[in-house]
Amino acid sequence: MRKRSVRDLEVRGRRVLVRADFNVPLEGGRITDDTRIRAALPTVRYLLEQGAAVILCSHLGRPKGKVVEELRLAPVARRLEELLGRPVRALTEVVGPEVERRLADLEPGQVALLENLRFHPGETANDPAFAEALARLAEVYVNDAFGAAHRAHASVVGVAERLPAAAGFLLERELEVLGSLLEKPRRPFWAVLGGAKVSDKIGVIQRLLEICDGLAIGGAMANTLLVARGFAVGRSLYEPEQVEPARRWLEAAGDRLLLPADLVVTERLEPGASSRVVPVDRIPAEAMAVDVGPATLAAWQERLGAAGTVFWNGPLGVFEVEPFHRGTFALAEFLAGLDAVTVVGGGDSVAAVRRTGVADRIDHISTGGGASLEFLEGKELPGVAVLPDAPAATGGAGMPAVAGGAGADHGAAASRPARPDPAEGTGSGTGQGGMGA
Ligand SMILES: Nc1ncnc2c1ncn2[C@@H]1O[C@H](COP(=O)(O)OP(=O)(O)OP(=O)(O)O)[C@@H](O)[C@H]1O
Ligand SMILES: O=C(O)[C@H](O)COP(=O)(O)O
Ligand SMILES: [Mg+2]
Repeated sequence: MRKRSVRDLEVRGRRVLVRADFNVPLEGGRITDDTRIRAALPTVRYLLEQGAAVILCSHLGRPKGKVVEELRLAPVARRLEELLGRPVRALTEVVGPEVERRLADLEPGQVALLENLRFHPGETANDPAFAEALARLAEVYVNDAFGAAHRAHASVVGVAERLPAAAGFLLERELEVLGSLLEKPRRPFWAVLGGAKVSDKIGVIQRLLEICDGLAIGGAMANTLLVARGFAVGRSLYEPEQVEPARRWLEAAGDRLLLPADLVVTERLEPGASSRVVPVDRIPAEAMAVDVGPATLAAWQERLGAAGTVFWNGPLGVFEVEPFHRGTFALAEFLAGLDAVTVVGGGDSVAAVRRTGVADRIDHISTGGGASLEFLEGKELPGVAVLPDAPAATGGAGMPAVAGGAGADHGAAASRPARPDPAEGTGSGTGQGGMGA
């Protein structure tokens, strides 16, 4: 069943809270990849054209409920201004009287951006009071944050329960494209997993081994599995708490699970630091593994060469620091040249693919990392589940909105009786689809 679309909402003259995923890679306060910002533009532009006042919100990094200066959204606001060609009112708080005062005169056609949602502890806790405070800022809610749709957080789930809610164009398109590419994948179907969010994502391995014909693992994720296999990894990043669970199912995986055979190790994680390649059983105690080695890449390329579909999330090394980008870049180039359906998802993974200059030869660049993995697992994403279904009369295909109503809004009207449901308006025409990037 399709979800209610932003096209099904009457937004003219209304304040629309748009949850985006502006969790972009930053280096020294500079945005190194703006894919996730560009990807939200179609929805923002559409809402502005329709005469809405747009209040954007997002998380950035994991500040754990406190203000972290380096994780303010100001650089995102500046980039949005450049891309939209109009001012963006950047707020320095998330909710509260000062925010309400600064938004009081936001006119249709104007854009504001709230401060990093995760500066407030209520965001990740999906605290009802925080969700209510966010909901108070707008009359309508649009979720366009596919990358955060797997998080049952206040701005993803809580607000959707309190305001008339719909999916933005990016969210719609991600579900459609990932659905068609990954639900009946061309086989053999391979997944490549890496990155640093080990405890978040290690649980997916077991399920991926059921879904896929093969799974290759690099990055810090591999370090954890290498420890489970009995190797010492020196000062490498890994998750001690995940070693025991990994041990239990690792053996059963057999040769469908590929781990690195060799690794690039260094003693200092700095640009140009001296490094060398060692077999996995020779990681020096004082060194850390920061990339996969050439023997690993050669072995993986041989196995993945016959793949019909490859899904990749998570860099194979610390690609932000040269020369530890080599494994990640080599994989990106290999996938680009492969005669297979290729999907790359994740903030850092996509940044890496763009840096190699091969993004246009990847079939789908997804804004979701953890989100696309959970989608692939077959899990229902909380941010999608909470959205009302498309009005039956239109099938969500961009026709005038006639349905919706209090029931479809999970009691929103009941808790906010003074507000009409904009979804019951006269409709909003066709609009545009697709990702901006
Ligand atoms: N061996 C390693 N040791 C330490 N960090 C690593 C290693 N390999 C990769 N990384 C780091 O992993 C990070 C990216 O991991 P992450 O899981 O966030 O991927 P992602 O593509 O951004 O997915 P998501 O969108 O879910 O965040 C990069 O910053 C990279 O430096
Ligand atoms: O980078 C991502 O995958 C999303 O922005 C979600 O971030 P999170 O893993 O910190 O919730
Ligand atoms: Mg990331």
